[in-house]
Amino acid sequence: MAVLSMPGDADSSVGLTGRPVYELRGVSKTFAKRNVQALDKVDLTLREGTFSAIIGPSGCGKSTLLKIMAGLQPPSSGSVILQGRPVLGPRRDIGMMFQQATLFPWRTTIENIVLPIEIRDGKAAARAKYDQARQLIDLVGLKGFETVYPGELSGGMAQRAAICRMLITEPAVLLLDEPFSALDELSRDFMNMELQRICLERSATSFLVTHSIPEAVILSDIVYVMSPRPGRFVEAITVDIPWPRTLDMMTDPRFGALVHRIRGHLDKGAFQ
Ligand SMILES: Nc1ncnc2c1ncn2[C@@H]1O[C@H](COP(=O)(O)OP(=O)(O)OP(=O)(O)O)[C@@H](O)[C@H]1O
Repeated sequence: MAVLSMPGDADSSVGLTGRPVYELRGVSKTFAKRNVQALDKVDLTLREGTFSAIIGPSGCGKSTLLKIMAGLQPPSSGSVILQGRPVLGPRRDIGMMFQQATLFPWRTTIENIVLPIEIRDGKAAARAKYDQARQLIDLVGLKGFETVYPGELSGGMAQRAAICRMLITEPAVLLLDEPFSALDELSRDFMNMELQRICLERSATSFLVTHSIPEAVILSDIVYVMSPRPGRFVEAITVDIPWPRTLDMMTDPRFGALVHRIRGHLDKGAFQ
């Protein structure tokens, strides 16, 4: 059975093992200029090696939460702790991926992948990472495309390169903002399974923003359902389907029950 946590539970991940990596307490965000309250007292604990997803209606504050976790925006109140230290700005131990791969068209695949190292530590340090970049290229199935320019990559291949670029800095956590939503359905399913494989291989701690209920369920240990703005968690649902997951598990009655449960929030007005 799925484990259901009530709103206000400060640590919905208690059923999972692993030390807490991210700890958010009472995170609220108001955009003063437009007087918009985006988030209302969000509590969240992400445990090492777990995959969590957040799902909610458009405009409920999902991306705002991710930006606050990434240190790209400050919360109006509350605290964000990563690996025991407050997040006060962008950090090396945070990896991010967005809907668009945003590769530089004048750099080859491998040059794009080592770019974060080049920006951080200079050209020599980036060159020293080429072997590691090649290993990542193998990991994501891009072997043979090291010296190709982004214009010659498909959308899925570009996102694979973006995964490598995220992993090259060896982040402690992966923050994923709808990374495959621009892809067609088949490619998206395939990339989600690839993402799962990579996360399992690296025991990554990951947090995904998505609009897709099946995607959230098939990838996650826990799915957080968010209310309409101002966003707060209305339920945290533990997905007890065994790992590794496969696409045919979507026909499992347990999968259907979880999708139904999340969709129920939609009907009740959590998604408006
Ligand atoms: N920089 C900003 N200034 C003012 N308001 C903002 C800013 N960023 C976001 N907002 C507002 O905060 C609310 C939450 O936005 P956010 O992008 O976090 O939602 P979301 O859940 O990610 O939406 P979607 O699912 O459509 O991507 C929205 O009402 C949005 O207009």
